[in-house]
Amino acid sequence: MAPKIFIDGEHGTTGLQIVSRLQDRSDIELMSMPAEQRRDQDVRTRFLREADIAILCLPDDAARESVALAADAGTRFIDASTAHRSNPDWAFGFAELSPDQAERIAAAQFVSNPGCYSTGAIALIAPLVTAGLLPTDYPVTINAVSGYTGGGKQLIAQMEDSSRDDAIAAAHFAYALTLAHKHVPEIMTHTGITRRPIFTPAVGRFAQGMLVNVPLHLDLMSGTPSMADVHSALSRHYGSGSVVEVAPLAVSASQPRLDPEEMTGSDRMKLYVCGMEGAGQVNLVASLDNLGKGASGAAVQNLDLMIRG
Ligand SMILES: NC(=O)C1=CN([C@@H]2O[C@H](COP(=O)(O)OP(=O)(O)OC[C@H]3O[C@@H](n4cnc5c(N)ncnc54)[C@H](OP(=O)(O)O)[C@@H]3O)[C@@H](O)[C@H]2O)C=CC1
Ligand SMILES: CC(=O)N[C@@H](CCC(=O)OP(=O)(O)O)C(=O)O
Repeated sequence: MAPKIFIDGEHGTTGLQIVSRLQDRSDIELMSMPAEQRRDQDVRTRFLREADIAILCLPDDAARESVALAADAGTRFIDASTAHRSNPDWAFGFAELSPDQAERIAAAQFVSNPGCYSTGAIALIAPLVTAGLLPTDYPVTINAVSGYTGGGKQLIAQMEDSSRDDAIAAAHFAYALTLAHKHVPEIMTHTGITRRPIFTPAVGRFAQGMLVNVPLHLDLMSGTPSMADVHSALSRHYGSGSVVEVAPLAVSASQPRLDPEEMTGSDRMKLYVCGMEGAGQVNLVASLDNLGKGASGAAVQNLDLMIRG
């Protein structure tokens, strides 16, 4: 029998994108709740308990509530929110993190989707820690720019509706200026770095796509690796055929600029190893769609692992 899938929050930004990826599939039964009932707890409870897998596209508190409403019914969960990303009882939904992560996701009742920025940062940092090249107390900095859909319905309205009192007119703005962004804990948990990274995100006036940038001093890394060593560690980790692709060094070297919309519409992620050989610095960049590999696309990849067991 086709597994029943319920998207709690199907009318929000992440939820709508998951619906568009699943609506024509015949191997699942997609349950759908009328929009006007989306906040009716009795109806949600019934849907959550009847589903084989519920995908939560809700704010953190509502996601916690959904789990409490149906975990005892055996419903399996994929949570797109931040609520469970550093919880050891939840499988972290980045299958490319380690060789056994896909199996862990496939077998889990509870799977937490990574944040969009975290997906890029963890993808660049974790393999270098695993390879012994990046000491866990390295003072990591992460700089990023995201499309504005990353902020959900609220930020979309602020960027697109200039008649609002809280409209944002800027073409590009920096935020999380206190350095207290909610993705920092999950980045530390899933890379193993012990010194809190400095994370400076920004938003641009484009809907989808993002660049996540981790610049490193090679002489502060273990054994002072070359750019080629860093590139090899990432390439070995992801191998060929992965949804995470490491651009060849020559391709990275030939980029005069990187466009944050490069991966818009894709559920894959591209990593670049830039810098100047001999200058002692490397500039790592992850390019992804915040709603693709950064959210909805990743949720569907996790769903497929869970369905296939
Ligand atoms: N946008 C992105 O790029 C990413 C988002 N995420 C995460 O995914 C989750 C959803 O985000 P996003 O889709 O952007 O947010 P949106 O604001 O676009 O959508 C959230 C949806 O949840 C519904 N909702 C809010 N509160 C409740 C509640 N108490 N009970 C039932 N439904 C509720 C909203 O309903 P209503 O329409 O009534 O407001 C809305 O449909 C968040 O946790 C976010 O952090 C993760 C990675 C990337
Ligand atoms: C541009 C923008 O506002 N982005 C969001 C993060 C989006 C994301 O990854 O989602 P989670 O909320 O699930 O972590 C922010 O910085 O809060």
